[in-house]
Parts: sequence; C-alpha cells; structure tokens
Amino acid sequence: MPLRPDTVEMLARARADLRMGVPVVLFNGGRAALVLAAETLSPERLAQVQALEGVPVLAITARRAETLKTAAYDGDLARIVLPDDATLAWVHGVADPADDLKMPMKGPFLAMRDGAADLSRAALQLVKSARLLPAALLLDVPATFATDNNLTPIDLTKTADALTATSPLSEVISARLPLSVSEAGRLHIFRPEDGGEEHYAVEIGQPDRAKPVLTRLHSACFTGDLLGSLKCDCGPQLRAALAMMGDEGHGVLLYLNQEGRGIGLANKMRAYSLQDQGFDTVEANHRLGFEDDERDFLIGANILKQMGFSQVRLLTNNPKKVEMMQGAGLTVTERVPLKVGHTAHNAGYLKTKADKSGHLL
Ligand SMILES: Nc1nc2c(ncn2[C@@H]2O[C@H](COP(=O)(O)OP(=O)(O)OP(=O)(O)O)[C@@H](O)[C@H]2O)c(=O)[nH]1
Ligand SMILES: [Zn+2]
Repeated sequence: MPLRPDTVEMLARARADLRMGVPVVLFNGGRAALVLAAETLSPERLAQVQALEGVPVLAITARRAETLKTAAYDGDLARIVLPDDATLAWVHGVADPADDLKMPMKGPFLAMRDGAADLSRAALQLVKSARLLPAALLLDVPATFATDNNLTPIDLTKTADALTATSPLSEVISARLPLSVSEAGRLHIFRPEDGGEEHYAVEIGQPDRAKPVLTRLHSACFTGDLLGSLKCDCGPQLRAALAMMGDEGHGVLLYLNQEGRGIGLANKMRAYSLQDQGFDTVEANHRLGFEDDERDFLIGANILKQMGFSQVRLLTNNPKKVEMMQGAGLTVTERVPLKVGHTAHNAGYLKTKADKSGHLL
C-alpha cells in the first residue's frame, strides 16, 4: 500500500477538518468547490469566503428547506444563494432551527435552479457523516485552490461510493466479561475501516452458530442507557434484553454507536430542545434537516455475520430492523417483542414512533 492516504482515509480527514471548522475542497470532473460546515463556520472564515470571487451558496436538505418554506429545486436539497450582507447569524439561522419559532420570518430565500447539485449533495453527506448539522457553505473555486491553501482535497469521481457505503469492520479484541445477568459474558470490539466509531458485541454464553440466536441490535442512547432518562425506553430495553439472554443462557447484544438514531448526541439534544418547543421526535429530526432515522442498519448485520451467525430471534418492536436483517441475508426466525420501560414521560414518544415510524406498540 502506498504511503499516500487512500480515498476512504481522505474522507476521514475531511470529516475531522469540517468538525474543526477547516474548509475542504470537493472536486468532480472539471469543477471544484470550497466547502465549510455551517455549524462550525467562524466569522473570520465567512468573511474570507465573502471576499473571494463568486457566489457562495448554503446547501441544506429538502427537510430543512420544507421548514424554511423554500423550494428544493434539486429534489433532495436546496442551494440558497448567500446574500451579500449575510452574517454568521444568518448562516446559523438557516442551518439551525433553534430559534425558528422566535424568528418565524426567516427569508425570503433565493434558491438556485441552474447548475449541478452534485458537489452540494456530497458536501451535505460529508457534514452529516461528521455528525454536524446538515448545512454546508460552498463556493466554486479554481482546481488549484486546495493545494494553494493546504486544504484536504476530495475527488468525488473516486470517493462518491465511499461517502455512502457501509464501512467494513474488523474485530480488534474480545475478552471475558462476567456480568450480573450471566457470568459467561464476553465483550467484542469491532472497528470500522473508515475511522468511524467502534461498535460492541456482548456475547452471552456460547450460542450455537447453527441455530437461531436471541439477538438485540441496540442503538446507543447515552441519556436512556446511562442516565436513566424517562423520555425514552432505551435503558429498560437494554437491561431487559441482557436479562433475557442471561435467563436463556445465550444471546448476542450489539451495542451500536449510532446515538440519536444516527444523528449524534449533540443533534439529539437539539432535537430534544425542539421537542420542548412542542414538536414530536420525528418533526424535530425533520426541522433539523435529518430524516426520521439516519442509522445504517447494515453495520449490525455485518457484525453478526462476522461472528458466524446466520439466523436470529430478534428482540425488537421495529419492523424495519427485521426487514433490514433479512435484506442483508440473515434469517429472522422470530421477532421477539421488547415492551418495557413505558412511563408517563415517554408515552407521547412511543405513540409517535408507532404512528409515524411503524413501531409496534
Ligand atoms: N433523534 C432522536 N433520537 C432519539 C430520540 N429518542 C431516542 N433516540 C435514539 O433512538 C435510538 C433508539 O431507537 P428506537 O427507535 O427507540 O428503537 P429501535 O432501536 O428503532 O427499535 P426497538 O428495537 O424496538 O427498540 C437510540 O439511538 C436513541 O439515542 C429522539 O427523540 N430523537
Ligand atoms: Zn433512548
């Protein structure tokens, strides 16, 4: 392997840059665009972009555009022309719904209809995968711009697939971990090749690989799993799943670091803040510019296959998880309901999930 970073490694570098507010440059064919994440944009860098030649655009998802009542001419996204006098507060106001209710009259916005949206689309995928608000400032620049300014260049002709693909994972280590539910516990650590977060598998007992294994795909919920939040049912689900595996003597619990249905804890807290303003869990995600569920469910399936499992009895109330597992080539012999932790605080949340996301109550 050459010493030069490959496309996947360049993407990881670009994510780190964007999280720190450093621009990156996206290329496609003969075009190049300077990209900055709206969330981490500084006033100095905004001023520098405004001093360059050309018209900067702020790319937002169609979900965010819907809330801002602006047309998404590109289908899944809108490219809003940055007004000449735009301030950092203007950029943040478009990207972040926190003060939508206080300032309902944002706009009017001028959305671009002409020109290709591929660079904007890739920029949004990149900032989303960096767990930032899905909004990016773009400006067309000459091809030499990345080299001249020592910025990370991303060539979409080589990386477009890697931007959306599920990264392969490999097991780093596993060790015995006696648990209160079973002394025969073992924790496996899986690391993705794209520099993303590690995921964990808790194996209880020694499940027979030739038989369906009692399985839980648990998405990380810091607030519910660790803090005992009453807003969701995650903590009780986590503990009930482990207890069932302990009772049966075997099972596998995957603890997937996809906090907030894949939007990250900071964005989940933004969603909670919107929920305090009266929006439900799905509406809050949409106002932020995200889909209801941004998780990559293939990660769990890949880990199970690597561990040698092909048949599962899946502990879930979410029919989409069952579909995904089957789509990924695993046989779900049974869906085992997991109804615990219902409180007065999370009744509305659970009802919304049943009404809008198809969960079985
Ligand atoms: N974005 C967002 N994420 C949330 C919210 N409440 C909980 N979560 C996250 O949702 C994930 C849990 O997903 P759920 O939809 O409860 O459950 P599920 O895993 O899809 O389905 P089950 O298998 O039936 O539990 C965790 O990653 C939580 O952090 C919320 O209001 N907004
Ligand atoms: Zn939760």
